[in-house]
Amino acid sequence: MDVYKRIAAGPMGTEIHTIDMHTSGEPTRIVVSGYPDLQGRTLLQKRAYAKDHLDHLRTRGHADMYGALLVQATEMTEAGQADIGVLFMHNEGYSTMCGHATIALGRFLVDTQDKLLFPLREHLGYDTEKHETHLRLHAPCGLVRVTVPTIVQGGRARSDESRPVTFVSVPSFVSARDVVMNIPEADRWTALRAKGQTRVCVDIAYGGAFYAIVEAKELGFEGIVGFGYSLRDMDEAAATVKRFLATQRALVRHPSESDLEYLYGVIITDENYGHARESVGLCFFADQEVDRSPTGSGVSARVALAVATGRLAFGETTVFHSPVSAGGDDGFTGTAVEEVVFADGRRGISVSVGGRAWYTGAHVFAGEGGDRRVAGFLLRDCL
Ligand SMILES: O=C(O)[C@H]1NCC[C@@H]1O
Repeated sequence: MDVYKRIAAGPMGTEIHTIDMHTSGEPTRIVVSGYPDLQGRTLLQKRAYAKDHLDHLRTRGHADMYGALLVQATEMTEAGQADIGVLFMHNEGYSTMCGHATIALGRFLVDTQDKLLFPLREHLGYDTEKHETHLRLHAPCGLVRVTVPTIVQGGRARSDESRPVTFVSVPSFVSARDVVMNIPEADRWTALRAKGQTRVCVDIAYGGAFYAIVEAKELGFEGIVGFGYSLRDMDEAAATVKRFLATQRALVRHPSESDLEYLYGVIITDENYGHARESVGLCFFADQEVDRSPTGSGVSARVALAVATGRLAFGETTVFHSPVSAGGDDGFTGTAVEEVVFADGRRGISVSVGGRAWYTGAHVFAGEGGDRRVAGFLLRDCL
């Protein structure tokens, strides 16, 4: 303890305090204090500032970490439309939406609403009949409505970990159907070559971020869980698909915001997993980070795709698993709740996503001026 006090009191610059949680196995490191102010008026401007001026702090996380940075003042909180803003961080940069972190943040914000260093814009709405708190989160993709099961004891509210947190993000939509890629021989991965396949067909859908969604069989795999493939096998396939699609901007058109137009991840799916309303997926996002959770924003996108292809009706719920949650009770639920029409005439779908998150710890980050590794480092496959 003495050592801890000495370090914490030492010449380390500002400490950064975080609370760590996981959602179906995927971590969220929530920054509680110590981050410098983000300049800019809008959330997207603040995101650009973090990228341009504070990226050395993001890189102190590791390649499989996921961060959430709370932002008190955004154009939506100022207008009274949101209670708080958030930026999401991963191994490559700053994403536009994150479902697993939203689920974790729902619990965290209810539990700390009276203890945060800055006040939430509005008092969170508490439904006394349903015992749940309603929270409006301003994410880079837009407004995300979060419902957090809540217990009130002795006048204090705390999140009820025994019930799932749900959220409805910005409307999801299918951006491109049946995109066929001919894979040149030199780029074919082991499973595709083994099956003698040369073409791959993918769909692209948006759930706050754009995902290529592709059935495991299209990539030469029998399925995802229980077939003996390694993550490396699937990573090779997903990375190739992403590389091929990355240049095709026309496939990722957002109705109003060009800043959101990029392919964030590739989700390999097995729709034959489990019972009729259950499936498993493996998401590679950002710089081939693997999502251990069933990917909340991916679930939003997949529900829009399932409705578009007639596999799912409004109001029907599917349980989406990751390889970590498969066989367990912590898959995410996804339900199409409403159809919306965008300004450009395209149709979108509001999707309710549910899942559970847990606290795992707290961290204090410090750094010494003379340490040339203070901004972290990334060791990948090049030595
Ligand atoms: O749940 C999600 O939406 C996120 N999980 C990691 C990748 C996505 O941002």
